[in-house]
Amino acid sequence: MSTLVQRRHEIELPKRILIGTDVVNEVGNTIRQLDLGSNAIIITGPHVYQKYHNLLEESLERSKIEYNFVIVKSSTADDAEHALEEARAYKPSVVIGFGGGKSIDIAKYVAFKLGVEMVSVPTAASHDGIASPFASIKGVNGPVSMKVKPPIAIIADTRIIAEAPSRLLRAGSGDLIAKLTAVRDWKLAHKLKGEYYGEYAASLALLSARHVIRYAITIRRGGIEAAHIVVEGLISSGVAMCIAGSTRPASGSEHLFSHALDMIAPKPALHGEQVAIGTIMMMYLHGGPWKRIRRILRKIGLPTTARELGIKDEYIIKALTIAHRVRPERYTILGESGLTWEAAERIARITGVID
Ligand SMILES: NC(=O)C1=CN([C@@H]2O[C@H](COP(=O)(O)OP(=O)(O)OC[C@H]3O[C@@H](n4cnc5c(N)ncnc54)[C@H](OP(=O)(O)O)[C@@H]3O)[C@@H](O)[C@H]2O)C=CC1
Ligand SMILES: O=C(CO)COP(=O)(O)O
Ligand SMILES: [Zn+2]
Repeated sequence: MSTLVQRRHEIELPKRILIGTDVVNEVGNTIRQLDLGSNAIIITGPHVYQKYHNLLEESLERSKIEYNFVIVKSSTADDAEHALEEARAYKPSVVIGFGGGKSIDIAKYVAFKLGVEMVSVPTAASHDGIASPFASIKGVNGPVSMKVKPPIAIIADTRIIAEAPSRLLRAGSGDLIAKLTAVRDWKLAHKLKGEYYGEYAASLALLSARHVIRYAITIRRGGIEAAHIVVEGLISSGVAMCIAGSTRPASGSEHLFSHALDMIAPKPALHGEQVAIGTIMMMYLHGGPWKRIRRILRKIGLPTTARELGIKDEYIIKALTIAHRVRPERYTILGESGLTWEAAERIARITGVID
């Protein structure tokens, strides 16, 4: 596959990555070693704050770093602005994202706006924003993947991640399996629209999907080893986004479907669960091995039906029909005019997503 290489291509990557049990204790000295100042803002969510704020506080206090928490409940544009204003008042020298994808996205956004570095401390292996240079902020017309900076450091404590609800780790595997259709969509956009396609970034994203497929049984069992495996895959996919300079290797039609569900379903499921189900249906459209994808998701313990996802059939069909409009500039297998209601219903039925 040829690539268009004439554009200027700048790649920024994280500087330090620590993965292991109890590495949360090293947040303070990492900030010191990287010379990131002594005044931190920690962006986190209410559950994570309650469970783990002590651990982070102890690490920062040991390194004599002052800190303040900003608690966020979602990653909408409004929440991002509020967090930014709250953070700005403390004049931080560094921003720490401590939690799931939502907290890390807002932390990246706040750090970028304030012109300081961001340290990513994931408490769940549920998404591949852990290392990516993008902040996914939800606007009224759907999510916007804002190009920001990659985290300067990633500190992934596998003991915390293994203790998180098992659903989150499985969702992270779902976000990686989604690369199987994301890369197909990217290739298609290259062929039909002449879009830049980066073979290396695509291969790296696919490698992260193959990595979790290989360890499906271990991931289903959970525990520290499983957390380590999924975190490495998520970081690798984040690096693929750094190399591509876009979320293209990581996000295709299956993500558009999930974003559409987030916009219309009263109670959406986890990002990784939704994109995984999207991968089954989009793989069917691509004429690829969708039954194999479904088998792998079951093996990992991920939902493969609307019922298991906790979402009514009609929202699945509706999301399929509007997905192509979520990010119209992103060409995928859904094409420019998308799916009719009848076609969407048929695809969801054939793939067993709805009865
Ligand atoms: N920027 C990027 O490149 C990417 C961004 N994303 C974005 O990430 C988001 C999805 O992230 P996801 O993590 O699934 O969702 P959330 O950040 O909403 O986290 C899901 C839930 O898990 C909780 N949680 C996290 N860690 C723990 C823990 N250790 N113990 C108990 N509960 C925990 C959170 O608690 P709390 O309420 O405390 O937060 C929250 O309630 C989406 O918005 C998606 O768009 C996804 C992929 C890439
Ligand atoms: O979820 C992502 C990659 O896994 C980010 O992609 P989006 O560009 O679709 O927000
Ligand atoms: Zn994703």
